[in-house]
Amino acid sequence: MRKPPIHKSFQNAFRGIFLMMKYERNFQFELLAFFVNLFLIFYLKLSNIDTILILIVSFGVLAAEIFNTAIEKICDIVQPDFDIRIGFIKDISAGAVMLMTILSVIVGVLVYWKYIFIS
Ligand SMILES: Nc1ncnc2c1ncn2[C@@H]1O[C@H](COP(=O)(O)OP(=O)(O)OP(=O)(O)O)[C@@H](O)[C@H]1O
Repeated sequence: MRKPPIHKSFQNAFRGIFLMMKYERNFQFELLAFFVNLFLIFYLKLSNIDTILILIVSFGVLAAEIFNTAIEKICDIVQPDFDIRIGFIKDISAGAVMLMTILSVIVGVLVYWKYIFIS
């Protein structure tokens, strides 16, 4: 199959993000958290290194959610009926999102703590 032109690949990728925003509730919440973080970055005037830390974990959660959703969608196509193996795959996939979320909360508390309570 011929490779699509580069602008078409970008278009497809942004369409994927748009679909997540439109249909996936968890992603919508995580996106909201991302915008709250963006606001706090400017409002609290975070240093470059703290901004980078917050952006890494925020994008990490969003990317993990996209992979988790992709795995869930594949599972639903491969096996629409109840199957204990599908339950296992979906649970460990959700576990990856949970790990990233825990990391983002830890980083968020450690970073924002300094700006709110110390300086
Ligand atoms: N076909 C299946 N067979 C067995 N268990 C399943 C199946 N589909 C879903 N489950 C169980 O239900 C849970 C939720 O699955 P579902 O596909 O509804 O994801 P979801 O509610 O969109 O999850 P998330 O909040 O992680 O996006 C899974 O983690 C799994 O434990």
